[in-house]
Amino acid sequence: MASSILSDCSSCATSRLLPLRRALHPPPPRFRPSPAPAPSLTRPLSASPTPLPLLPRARRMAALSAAAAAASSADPATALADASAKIIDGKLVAKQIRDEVGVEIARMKEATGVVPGLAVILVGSRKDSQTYVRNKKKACEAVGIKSYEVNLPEDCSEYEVIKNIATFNEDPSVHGILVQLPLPRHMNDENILNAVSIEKDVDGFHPLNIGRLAMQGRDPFFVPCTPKGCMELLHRYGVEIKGKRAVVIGRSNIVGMPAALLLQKANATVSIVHSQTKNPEEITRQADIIIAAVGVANLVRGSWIKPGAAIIDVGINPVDDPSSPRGYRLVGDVCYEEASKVAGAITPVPGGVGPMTIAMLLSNTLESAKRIHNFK
Ligand SMILES: NC(=O)C1=CN([C@@H]2O[C@H](COP(=O)(O)OP(=O)(O)OC[C@H]3O[C@@H](n4cnc5c(N)ncnc54)[C@H](OP(=O)(O)O)[C@@H]3O)[C@@H](O)[C@H]2O)C=CC1
Ligand SMILES: Nc1nc(=O)c2c([nH]1)NC[C@@H]1CN(c3ccc(C(=O)N[C@@H](CCC(=O)O)C(=O)O)cc3)C=[N+]21
Repeated sequence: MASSILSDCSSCATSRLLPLRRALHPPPPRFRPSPAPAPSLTRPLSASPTPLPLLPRARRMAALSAAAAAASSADPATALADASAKIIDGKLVAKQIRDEVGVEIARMKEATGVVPGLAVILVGSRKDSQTYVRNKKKACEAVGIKSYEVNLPEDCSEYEVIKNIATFNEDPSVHGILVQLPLPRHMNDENILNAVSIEKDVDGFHPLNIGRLAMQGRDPFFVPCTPKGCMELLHRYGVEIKGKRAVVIGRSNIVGMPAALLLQKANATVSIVHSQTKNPEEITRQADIIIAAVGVANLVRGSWIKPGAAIIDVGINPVDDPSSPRGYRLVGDVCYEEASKVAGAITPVPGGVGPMTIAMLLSNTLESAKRIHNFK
């Protein structure tokens, strides 16, 4: 049974990882009272330099109750709600955000005739990348974003990719450009990401966007989707950040590093744990907020967690599971079974950060179209 496998964090860790990716106890406390007992739609996407305008309250509430009703019937995250930690339901919040984005797109289209456009460039034929791209396309269609897709062969040249980026940079119907990562080994990521116009860099991976994120008093055009989604979950669940200790595990350009910068911008005191860190467990145990973005299944055990801490688990790790229809299932970087007994709040995998990444991509694409067309 899946749940009995789920409870064994030590055995389902690295030894049974599938090669889908590149490489790859304290007493249970109660979460401190939060100002927002349920995901709240009362505040804008604060991590964004130009926040997504909120819907009128009545429409927001209607969207929220529809999403809650849909989620409560079938969502596995909801079924796990009897664990002591509060479940941070990324699937539910992502649905709310997609609804908000959809309403805004309809308003923009009616007023200006413009619909936002997102171009996705996929190089090669990795199954996981193809799935992500397909899911992004579906999500775009559902909210009214026009999607453009280019598929290039694994052995194409860097020049070929850059040429396609240049075409989309010039195309006025395209407001966002995303180059699916990872790229084939023979390509230089930096050259390719540098070619995306920063005004259309909805992934937020251009060095100028990251640089602006790192600097005091500057704002990037776009905040990278996954870290932005993590912050949005903390905000919408009323997790206090200012003055708190945060630990980010992982320092990649696309997740760990920008997540640490965003937490620091929100006035947390931030430490970064990476593969060379000594005593990661001891450092992590000091954190009120943990963002884990490592790519090692179940690395963070219950003993790493300060009672009551809020945990955002970014990791998406396939582990062998013959009982699942796909032959594998996804687990996070945090041992959910153990962590949910110690933490105050935690995101599940799946159903946590993953859906938020896609929702933030849609939100960034809308934001871009609004900025380019000066639509408020
Ligand atoms: N939910 C979502 O939407 C997304 C999920 N992901 C998932 O998040 C995870 C991380 O992705 P990404 O940032 O791209 O991964 P990378 O492989 O680029 O980075 C991993 C980071 O983790 C660090 N690390 C590796 N092993 C350890 C260890 N044992 N202890 C401490 N730190 C360690 C590395 O340290 P060092 O720098 O020293 O090498 C590196 O900084 C993956 O599971 C990925 O699938 C990624 C993007 C989006
Ligand atoms: N240019 C670029 N931008 C990215 O944002 C980017 C990328 N490249 N390369 C790969 C990573 C990974 N990533 C995910 C997005 C959604 C889920 C997601 O929706 N996951 C579901 C599970 C999906 C399933 O069941 O397979 C969940 O966690 O609930 C996961 C991972 C974006 N990435």
